[in-house]
Amino acid sequence: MDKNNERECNEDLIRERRKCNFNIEELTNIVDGGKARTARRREIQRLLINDPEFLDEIPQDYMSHEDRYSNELRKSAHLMQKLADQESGHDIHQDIGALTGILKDGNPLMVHLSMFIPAILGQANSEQQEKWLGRSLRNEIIGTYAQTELGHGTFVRGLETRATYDPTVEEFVLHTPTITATKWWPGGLGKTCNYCVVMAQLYTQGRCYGPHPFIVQLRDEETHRSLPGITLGEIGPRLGLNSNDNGFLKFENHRIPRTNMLMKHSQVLKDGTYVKPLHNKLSYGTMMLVRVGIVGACSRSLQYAVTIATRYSAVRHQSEIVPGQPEPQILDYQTQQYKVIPQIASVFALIFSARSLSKIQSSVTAKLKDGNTDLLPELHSLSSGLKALSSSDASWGVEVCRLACGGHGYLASSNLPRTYTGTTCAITYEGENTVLLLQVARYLIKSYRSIGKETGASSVSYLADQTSLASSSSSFSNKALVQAFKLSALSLVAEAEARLQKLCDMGQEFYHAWNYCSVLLLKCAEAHTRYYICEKYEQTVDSLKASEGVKNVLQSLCRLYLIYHITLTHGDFLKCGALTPRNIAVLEGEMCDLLAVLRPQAVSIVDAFDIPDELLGSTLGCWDGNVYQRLYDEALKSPLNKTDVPDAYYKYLLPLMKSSL
Ligand SMILES: CCCCC/C=C\C/C=C\C/C=C\C=C\C(=O)SCCNC(=O)CCNC(=O)[C@H](O)C(C)(C)COP(=O)(O)OP(=O)(O)OC[C@H]1O[C@@H](n2cnc3c(N)ncnc32)[C@H](O)[C@@H]1OP(=O)(O)O
Ligand SMILES: Cc1cc2nc3c(=O)[nH]c(=O)nc-3n(C[C@H](O)[C@H](O)[C@H](O)COP(=O)(O)OP(=O)(O)OC[C@H]3O[C@@H](n4cnc5c(N)ncnc54)[C@H](O)[C@@H]3O)c2cc1C
Repeated sequence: MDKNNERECNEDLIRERRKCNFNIEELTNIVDGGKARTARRREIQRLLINDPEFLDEIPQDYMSHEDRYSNELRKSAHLMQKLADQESGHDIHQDIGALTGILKDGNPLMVHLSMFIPAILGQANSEQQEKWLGRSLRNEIIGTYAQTELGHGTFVRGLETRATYDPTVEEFVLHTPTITATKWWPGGLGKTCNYCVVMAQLYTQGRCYGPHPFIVQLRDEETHRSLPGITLGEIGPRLGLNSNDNGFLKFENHRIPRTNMLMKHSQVLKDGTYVKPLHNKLSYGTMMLVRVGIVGACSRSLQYAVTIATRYSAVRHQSEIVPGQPEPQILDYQTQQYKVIPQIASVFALIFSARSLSKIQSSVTAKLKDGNTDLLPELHSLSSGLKALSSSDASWGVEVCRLACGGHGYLASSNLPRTYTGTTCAITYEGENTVLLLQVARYLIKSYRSIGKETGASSVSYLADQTSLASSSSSFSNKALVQAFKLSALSLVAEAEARLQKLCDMGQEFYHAWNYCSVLLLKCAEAHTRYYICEKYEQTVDSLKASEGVKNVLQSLCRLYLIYHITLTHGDFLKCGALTPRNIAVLEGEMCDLLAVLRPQAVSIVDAFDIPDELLGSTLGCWDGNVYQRLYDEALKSPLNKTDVPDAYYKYLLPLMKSSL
């Protein structure tokens, strides 16, 4: 689509774009993380969207279960080949964002890229990397990450799959002792992968040392048949991601060499001696890495959904504001603005938090190389909290965008249903959100109780700032609002700690008291993580070197985000005295003013997300706004429209209609 050719564009969108008061390209660069990143993303996307191999012969929704898998595997394989053919020197994980939308509904090679290769990088020693990394990067072997079992996903310590060391032949015996020990869920496991990283309970010299990672060949490299002692299959249709072959796996005393235990952090020596790691949760490193990646992935899902909803809201006319006047664009309704524009603000919140988290991850990884694990708990807490909030915010945001599109948003061709099912899964995988938030709460309570001891963990240093508990601010600057979030988080942590202590003082065991307080603990974790996001948002926008137009837009979005979240949880702000009822009322009024300020810029801001139509894949969100013709054309693709009278009529309806004659 030629974006300079206004003749092909919907009139409303032309008018919206003329209102733009900032430099769109500059904002695009901020979204991408710099000019060079924008250029790289566009280069990749051009390469993909001009390639006919990525086209589907018929829309996926009309394909059989097998055809969907096969079609997506065809495209995934082609994509991997294409990326491999690219000039070297690019980190493929940096490019993952550019690929959003090219593969639809879960691709069978995703976990190979996002977990199997990272597991080898993070868990294998240099000899093992020598053996498997190159082969997996060249796609000579395809792997997945098999941790979850039928009986246990969350509670990793409860996994039942066993890896028992046999020193006589220097092998591990992998075994699935019960039905509940069956590995269940791993992406690509059913039919695609021939290798996997398996998390299994390590037994050596008669002792269990807990879950450890092992690399296991699953299928013959020539015939692709499952190896003896291994049972593999696919687990069946899911809410979404149905082009993937999420699988199951059972071992029947299957033997692998000792050297297949991934030994970067802990080892089993030839005689069976166990050498423990520097930190006993280093084997959970792959999960932590992916949790960091999920924050960015969630921001991209939301960019897709809100681009669709905003453009559609500008094109769609319905009802009336002024009696008797022409039907307005639905974006003119304040309630519609309240649905859509906070989601735009949320995109930037997630982008800036993802970047901040990624920096922390790099510095923790660098320290780990020197054997320093001090900041691992901090990274675990931040990555858990941000994974949880980003996935739940983005899922809710996508759903709100679907609702904002009325009936048409429910159509598959809007691409909102698939965007939703492809986002909400992130609430569950890689650590169910409630469980991860309780991990954050555990860290908060522990940090609160060790106030005064220097830990170097900056995300919780505010817990020591007891003086701020008594002070409410009369200023309403963005910084002051961020302080209010801090106060709210601190006061919730203080309240939860006091409640826990009281229960313990009354004679309850700590773990019972913990469970009894866990709804409040969840709130603490959410408030703490929200404070982190708000602080990063405010700091990033404040320190940004940008033109006045872009800075103004981001300042308004940031302020909207802060006020929106205060209004959603205003009880917490009132309870701790951070804000008064009057303050809240004023802020609610200001939120509506901000919606009005941002409304004329909304289409241009989502244009700055720069998502090509071919990747957006939406009848409602296309750049030219030609919504109704596209809806009609898509409907014509329904196989039911091939004939005027379907066979089912003769088989079922006709007999029914004639039965009473
Ligand atoms: C690279 C690009 C990425 C792009 C991403 C885009 C899309 C996503 C791609 C793929 C997704 C598709 C597939 C999904 C795959 C999966 O889902 S894989 C399976 C994931 N499973 C989980 O996440 C399981 C969740 N459970 C856990 O992680 C643990 O069981 C849990 C942390 C909840 C508890 O562990 P446990 O061993 O029981 O610990 P305790 O609760 O007893 O705590 C003991 C102490 O250990 C600390 N701790 C726990 N984990 C860590 C860690 N990772 N690092 C550091 N420390 C950790 C914990 O805080 C306790 O500390 P204290 O004793 O309080 O000091
Ligand atoms: C699309 C998708 C892809 C996946 N891909 C993979 C993969 O590639 N590899 C892999 O190994 N796994 C994969 N998984 C599995 C995923 O990691 C697990 O489903 C997830 O970790 C949740 O575990 P669970 O299913 O056991 O849920 P459960 O833990 O059984 O959760 C059920 C409920 O119990 C609650 N609950 C559980 N424990 C606690 C607790 N301690 N405190 C309070 N509440 C609790 C939860 O909050 C939730 O409400 C995938 C899952 C999905 C949906």
